[in-house]
Amino acid sequence: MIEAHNLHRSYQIGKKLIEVLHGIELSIHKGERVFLCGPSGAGKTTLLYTLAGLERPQQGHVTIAGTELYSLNPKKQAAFRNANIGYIFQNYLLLPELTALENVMIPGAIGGEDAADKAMEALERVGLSKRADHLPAELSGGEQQRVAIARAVANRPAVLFADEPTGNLDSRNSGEVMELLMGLATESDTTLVVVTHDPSLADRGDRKLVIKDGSIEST
Ligand SMILES: Nc1ncnc2c1ncn2[C@@H]1O[C@H](COP(=O)(O)OP(=O)(O)OP(=O)(O)O)[C@@H](O)[C@H]1O
Repeated sequence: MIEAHNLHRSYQIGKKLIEVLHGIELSIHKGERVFLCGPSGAGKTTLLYTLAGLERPQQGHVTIAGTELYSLNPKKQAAFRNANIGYIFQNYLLLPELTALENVMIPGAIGGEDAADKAMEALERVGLSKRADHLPAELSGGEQQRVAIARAVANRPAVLFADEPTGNLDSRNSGEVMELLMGLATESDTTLVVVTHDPSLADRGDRKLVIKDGSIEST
């Protein structure tokens, strides 16, 4: 489902070029639930963003469901991401002036069909249909992340990428959110790639990749 070949990503800081990813090779099959872990600064988020179509590598290719992401023009790439990929971030990234339902409707509204029905169904899947009219500020952190998960799954994407999805949550909420995410992925055979620094969460996946100094050190 996801193929990455020879990924190189570096950042220019002043006069210095810092190479963060050193030629990553990776293959993730459909429905696989993969955790990326490793020390701070190892390149986990950079790898996730590069695999997810959010950060173009200087070298290499990423193919998702047979489509080479970075060969698409920006408009086609955005449409491909909206239809095929869901994103979950540590800080939820909900729009504060929109209700839970309206936030979840965004990907469907961009796709142009049945946004409200799909959004309500997604809120039901995360157990929050009763909170549909609440603003993010009226929800707990765990609930906000569940709304963000509903938004990510509303279009039934083939792939979900999550960057430290439990990073702002206490251990009880972390466990619940991770269970929910894994359950949703399993239920619809969605490929799941999650960055976490929490080893107890990372062990719950099908595969754990340890990233160190921009390379995959072990699996
Ligand atoms: N936009 C950027 N500009 C410059 N350097 C960056 C940028 N993004 C990341 N880096 C650098 O790349 C390296 C890897 O960062 P990355 O966020 O991928 O690590 P990480 O493993 O996710 O770390 P953490 O667990 O602390 O979030 C770091 O040294 C970081 O400073």
